[in-house]
Amino acid sequence: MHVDDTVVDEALSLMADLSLTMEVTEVSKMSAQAGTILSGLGFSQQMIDGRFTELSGGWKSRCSLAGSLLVQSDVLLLDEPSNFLDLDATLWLERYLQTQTRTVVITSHDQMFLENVVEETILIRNCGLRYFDGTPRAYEINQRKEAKRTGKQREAMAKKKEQIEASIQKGKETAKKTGDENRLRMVKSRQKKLDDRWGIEQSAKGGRFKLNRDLAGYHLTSRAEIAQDEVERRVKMTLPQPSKLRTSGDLIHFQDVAFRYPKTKNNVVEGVSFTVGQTGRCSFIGANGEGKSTIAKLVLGELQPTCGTITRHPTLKIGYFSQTSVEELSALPEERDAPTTALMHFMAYFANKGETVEERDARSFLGGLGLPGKLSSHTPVKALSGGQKVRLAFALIMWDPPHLLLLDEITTHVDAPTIEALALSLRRYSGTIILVTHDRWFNRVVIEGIPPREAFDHDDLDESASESSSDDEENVRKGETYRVGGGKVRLTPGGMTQYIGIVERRMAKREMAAKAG
Ligand SMILES: Nc1ncnc2c1ncn2[C@@H]1O[C@H](COP(=O)(O)OP(=O)(O)OP(=O)(O)O)[C@@H](O)[C@H]1O
Repeated sequence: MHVDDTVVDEALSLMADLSLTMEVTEVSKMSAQAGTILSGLGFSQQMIDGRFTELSGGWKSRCSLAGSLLVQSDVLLLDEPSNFLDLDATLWLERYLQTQTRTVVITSHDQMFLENVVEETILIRNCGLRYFDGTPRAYEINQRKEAKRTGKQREAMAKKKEQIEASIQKGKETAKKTGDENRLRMVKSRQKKLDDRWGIEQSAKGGRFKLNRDLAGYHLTSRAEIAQDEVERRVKMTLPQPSKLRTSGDLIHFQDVAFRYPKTKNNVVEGVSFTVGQTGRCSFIGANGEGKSTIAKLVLGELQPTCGTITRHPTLKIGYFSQTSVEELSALPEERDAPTTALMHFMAYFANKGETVEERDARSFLGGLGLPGKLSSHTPVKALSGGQKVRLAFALIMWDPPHLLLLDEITTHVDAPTIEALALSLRRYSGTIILVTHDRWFNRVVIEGIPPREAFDHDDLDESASESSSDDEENVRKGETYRVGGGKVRLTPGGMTQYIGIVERRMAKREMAAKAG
């Protein structure tokens, strides 16, 4: 077939034009998308236009997260995406991921984030994968319900077995005494039945258990043992309580405080006034870089106000967990032959202060804070997980329980069981607590006094089998939440929920402005 060269040329040129137009459209579309993602993750226009190399470590991590979100892929893999994000950016990311039609696979310790984003859970346990159709929280609740159900079944069956065995024994004795062969045969057959067929009577659905239907695999007996599924062990923390201050008066009072770092132009915060009483508690929440840690350092006395006054109770003892407490533990000097364990570090820490701590007391104290047995005496500090290092850093603060616990982002990089244990124990701490946090659930439970199972964004799961419901509500105190932003510190009576509302309205406004622009 003859094809006219001019037609071919025209077609080629048309194709080239089209692909060029498409590329330009794609590129401009991508750059608009990149702008949306970056600003959603908290980048200002100045940062978006600035050099990547001039960004701090945290912002570089945010930028690579933005890059991963931007790439059009079938599967999006995210490893601890909320670790470097403040609450504002986390909320944006949650909403972004909810709109994704591609498969998203996430590893995260942030229970609330997972609760709001995922639909299915894959658990890694005993070197295997286990699949669950629901969120990790739903899985946990399900497991506890199941454990409760099988526990009851086990108890009932053990009782029944005991009764049958007793009656068999009695039957045997009577048959032997009377020489009744028939009776002896009957008793033996009962014993055989007991040996062969003992096991589950009720299926998970409540009906009669059938081995070939309710349990997979090959079995030697016609019934199955009631399997007690392994429920993830809760970390338990028992906090010592501080002594009462001998004199009355507030612990901390800020009056019109302003602070500016040396050689900088603007105040980080100004007009800050608040009071924390002897049994009070409060938190400071807000986006990164707004001045929360600065306020913590002003409370501690590490920084002095540029203007205004800060008054502290004269005999106040403060226990301070800073954002670098865990890094300091990771940076302990290496000792090849005898690596430092939590127990060794704990004892050496107080020995350096001239205080002798008996090994027995140290072991039991560390055990009470979630570092039991060999975990404290044999595992090198460097090999402890992030959550375990937090437990050690916290133990150093709690040995001599302070009147005021000042905790700056204690939940970052921490596993969910440690966060839960911390929250439950802090809830009942009789001393004062000042918290800096991005963690919604933690703030609600520790500061706002909301019961743990009601502190999620959505409370639509039936947690009647959850142990945390046994929390003693009478001793729980409620405190104030302050939001820090734009140089101001504002009381936020509605706590985290009010703050989330403010952030959401801000996001909506930004999106509308971006659309209009
Ligand atoms: N030593 C310093 N010198 C100058 N500026 C500082 C210094 N330390 C902090 N800043 C600046 O002060 C502001 C407030 O910092 P701060 O650490 O208090 O914020 P933050 O709200 O705690 O942030 P994050 O949530 O990231 O911990 C930031 O802009 C920070 O860059």
